[in-house]
Amino acid sequence: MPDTPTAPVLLGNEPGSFPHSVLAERHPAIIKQVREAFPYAPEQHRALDELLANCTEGTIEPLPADAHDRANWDDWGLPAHTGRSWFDVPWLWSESWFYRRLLDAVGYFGPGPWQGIDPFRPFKLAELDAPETDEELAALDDLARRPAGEQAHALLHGSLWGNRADLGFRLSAEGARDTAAVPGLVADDSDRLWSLLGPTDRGTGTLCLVADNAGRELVPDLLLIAHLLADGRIGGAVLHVKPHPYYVSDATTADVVDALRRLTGAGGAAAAYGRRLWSALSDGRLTLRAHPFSAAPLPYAEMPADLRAEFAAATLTILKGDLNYRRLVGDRLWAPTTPFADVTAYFPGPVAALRTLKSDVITGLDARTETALNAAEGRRWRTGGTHALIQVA
Ligand SMILES: O=P(O)(O)OC[C@@]1(O)O[C@H](CO)[C@@H](O)[C@@H]1O
Repeated sequence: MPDTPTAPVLLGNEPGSFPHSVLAERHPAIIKQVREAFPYAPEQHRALDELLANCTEGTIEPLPADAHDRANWDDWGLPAHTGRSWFDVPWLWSESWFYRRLLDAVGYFGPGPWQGIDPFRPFKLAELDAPETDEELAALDDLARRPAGEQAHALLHGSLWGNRADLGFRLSAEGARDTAAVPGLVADDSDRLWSLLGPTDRGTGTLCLVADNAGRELVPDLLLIAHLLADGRIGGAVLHVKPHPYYVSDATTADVVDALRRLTGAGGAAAAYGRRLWSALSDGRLTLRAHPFSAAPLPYAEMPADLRAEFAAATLTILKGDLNYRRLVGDRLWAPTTPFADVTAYFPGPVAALRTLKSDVITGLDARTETALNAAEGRRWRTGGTHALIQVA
């Protein structure tokens, strides 16, 4: 981005700011929630106590020499951040570090009896089992009778607004939905998105969808993929999930399986979608990827060569959600009118962001939209989860 002036990287050290509240309040609340959700042993409680003290008052500590992911974290900047307060390093980095440390504290990485036990699973399952999910799945019966174009539009918007279903976010934004000013899209490049996906019946390209949350976001993401495959707009899809539990509700392979079972068990059109997705996975038209970089504390500009090659080969990469957006544009406090195309110029292929706005980071707004949002809501539109965007470059 040679002509784009740079912007400050977000840190968590400004009391009263959104990043500060995540480190000072949301992370302790997540520790409490996880602690209460499982009958953890005394050593796990002790490790959670230590994490609570460390993440709020301590400094970043090195990983043990034999940690399974030490090499990755060394590459991702751990040596440079060691000894510094969690509040003084890039916010994006501190947040990822928090989830890495939390999984360690509950024994997720093992060895031991708690190895592989997702500390967020009870919350994810509760959401998948919620009556709202039943309603959303039942609505698919009606949708199946609509013209394909209408179905495509509805499924794209389902996937977009599904991004509100973020369990970590709800911890600190309860009620945001009720107090919202008019919800709406602040940028809408959906025509470009459809044109990149190509005409129906002739698509041979591959869509990469970089998933965000499990449950009520992942279900509509899967429905969108199923629709695009069935409609012949794409020949194949790669669904990128997280290699381990992350940001409370981020989707892992286990969550994909839970979502598919939920669909196939629902009956009606939902079950038909579920069966189609199941066979697409079985015959290779839909592939799952759980790349370590998907849970890295760095912007996508620093992605490794294998991931870069994968995105370069895709017809389109759709990045879902707020965190992926932050990583895509660099987690910087850009002027909101900074062109999206400029800050994503490094991306190796066509890229689309589908995101509800849940952090201060924003690019690609026109000046009138920014002024209107500020006048109506102050800064709340940036973090309240009540607005969304579809941006394509
Ligand atoms: O990526 P998602 O699920 O849409 O949102 C992640 C999120 O809840 O976490 C961060 C704060 O912890 C914010 O960027 C955002 O609000």
